Amino acid sequence: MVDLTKGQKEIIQAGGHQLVTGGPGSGKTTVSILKSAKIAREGLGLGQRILFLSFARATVSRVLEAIDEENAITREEKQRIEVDTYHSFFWRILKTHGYLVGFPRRLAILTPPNEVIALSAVRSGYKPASKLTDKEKVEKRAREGVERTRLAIEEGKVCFDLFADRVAILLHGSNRVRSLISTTYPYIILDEFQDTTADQWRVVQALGGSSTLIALADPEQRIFDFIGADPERLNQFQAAFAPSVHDLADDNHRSTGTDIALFGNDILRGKFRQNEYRGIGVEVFESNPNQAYASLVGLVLQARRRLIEGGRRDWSLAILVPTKRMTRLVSDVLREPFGSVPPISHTAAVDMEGPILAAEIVAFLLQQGTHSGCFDELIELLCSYFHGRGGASPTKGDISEASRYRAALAKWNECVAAVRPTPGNSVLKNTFAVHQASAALVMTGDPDVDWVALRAILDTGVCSRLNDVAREVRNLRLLERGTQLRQGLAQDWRDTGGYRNALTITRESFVQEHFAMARKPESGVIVMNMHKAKGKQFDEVIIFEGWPKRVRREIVANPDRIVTGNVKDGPMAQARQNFRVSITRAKLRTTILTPRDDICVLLKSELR
Ligand SMILES: Nc1ncnc2c1ncn2[C@@H]1O[C@H](COP(=O)(O)OP(=O)(O)OP(=O)(O)O)[C@@H](O)[C@H]1O
Repeated sequence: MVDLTKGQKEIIQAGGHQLVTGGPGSGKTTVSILKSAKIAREGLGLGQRILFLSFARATVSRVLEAIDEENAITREEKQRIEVDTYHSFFWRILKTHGYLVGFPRRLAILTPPNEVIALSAVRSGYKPASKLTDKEKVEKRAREGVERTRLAIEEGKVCFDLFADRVAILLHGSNRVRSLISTTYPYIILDEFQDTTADQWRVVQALGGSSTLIALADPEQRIFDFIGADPERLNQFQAAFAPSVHDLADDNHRSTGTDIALFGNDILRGKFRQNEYRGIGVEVFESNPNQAYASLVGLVLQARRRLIEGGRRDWSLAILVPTKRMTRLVSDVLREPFGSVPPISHTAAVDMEGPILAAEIVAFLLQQGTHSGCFDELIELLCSYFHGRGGASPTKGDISEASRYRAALAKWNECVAAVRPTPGNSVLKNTFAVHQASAALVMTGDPDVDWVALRAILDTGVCSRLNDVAREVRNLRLLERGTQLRQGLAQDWRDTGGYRNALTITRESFVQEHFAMARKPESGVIVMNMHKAKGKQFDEVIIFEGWPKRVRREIVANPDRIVTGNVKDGPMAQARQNFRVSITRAKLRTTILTPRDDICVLLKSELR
């Protein structure tokens, strides 16, 4: 067991609502776990549990692991601590009590990929978000809201966006449900409280009526302003619940023996107190793709060697980049051999819409259906993929691609019905050829082998859209040992002698996956957007940003930078907070890679 600091001990002793603040790695999570164990020992009645609410599944895994490793907590105590995401907790409430807010009795989750498909008709009527006026933005949001509500109330399909709002309405309106929850969970711990949205805050207000709340927060790690976090939240919590306030301040247990936390604070304040910081490296690269990626790959290999040689079990190395686009670019680079370097095995935290919809296509083809209308179904899935893969902002190109495919299918079917040859110049010609090839594949009954074989047909086939699908689907780690999908497909083979229900099984397994808790925290090399790193910790972190494009020495574009356009603009508080969160995820070392000819403005020595 760790030796708790004086501040941590006080938190364990205090009663009533609490607000625990402190910088990255100051031990907020740890102390809340130990406090939970104490409550489990002393303060709970029969059947009661402590609820620990977090934003992301990855944080949940980290907390579960921390609980698991805590020798000072007995097994019975551990069982009394329930760690969950806001999403999954809200869903449990809606499933049981959703009828109180007008939902039908049978509810299903509208997963993000299907939500974007459902909303694409509304969204396609608008220009890209950056070109909308404020009035248009409000109108678009309102129309999306109406459609979401309609889907929930009429079809029982509830998307995540509605969860918090409806649970808030439900809890404020029903004494009975509120007291049911508080009886089960007399203590609720709210992780990363600084990022609570307005709707989540309304839920918390209702729960705090009879449950004791312990909010953990670092106001300077607030990075979700763009989706509704509010700098006032901590004050609102104090005003509403008069909690005892405990500040663990700048204690740093994550990266002890380094200056990583200190450097993070200096980035925040814009003043460097030292010339060198232990555990921090700043490296520069030349502004062209070849040399930039060569520098990155070189650093990744060095870090990986350090970690392996350090003998760490389950070591982790995160490559954090400023944008989603760059997550993909870096992942593509690592996946291909780079010069004499073999591919670097890694996971990439890319947005899941595209890969999931791509997986649906692979699953559908695994079914090897031969019924009439089978090709139509494939094209419909492909159109869904076009509509959905761009997430909340489908591109015009993708939407018109879908219309083109649908129009081509109508022509195609006319010919088939009239027993005429199908048009030789149809966009569907190549898709049809690959469909035929996939139907001819001889399956083995081993889901891994068959999935990979089918993906290879798409990958090497003549249809460029299906080549794309094959590439996307690689971003999923679906068929790992013991996953629900793998088991489901194996069972299907046993039951039907084929994969007759592969599409349904795949869809269901995504919903399950979304709520699965038993996942290990990430290990190995992980590529992710800086925003996604919140609440996580890794052995080493490499932060890699984009570089300027120049024409005759003048910068004409400057994408994927830590600070947008790498332009100094006022105090840049949000950019500093984001950067600090990424820097302080490392236990041992953080290396920042920035272009030589346009160093990140937050690193400029003129700030000193
Ligand atoms: N008193 C302590 N002594 C030694 N190690 C500690 C102590 N408290 C926490 N730790 C360790 O320090 C690391 C960071 O702690 P923890 O995750 O609780 O910090 P946190 O404040 O929740 O961080 P963040 O806000 O960045 O997520 C963990 O590995 C934890 O085991």
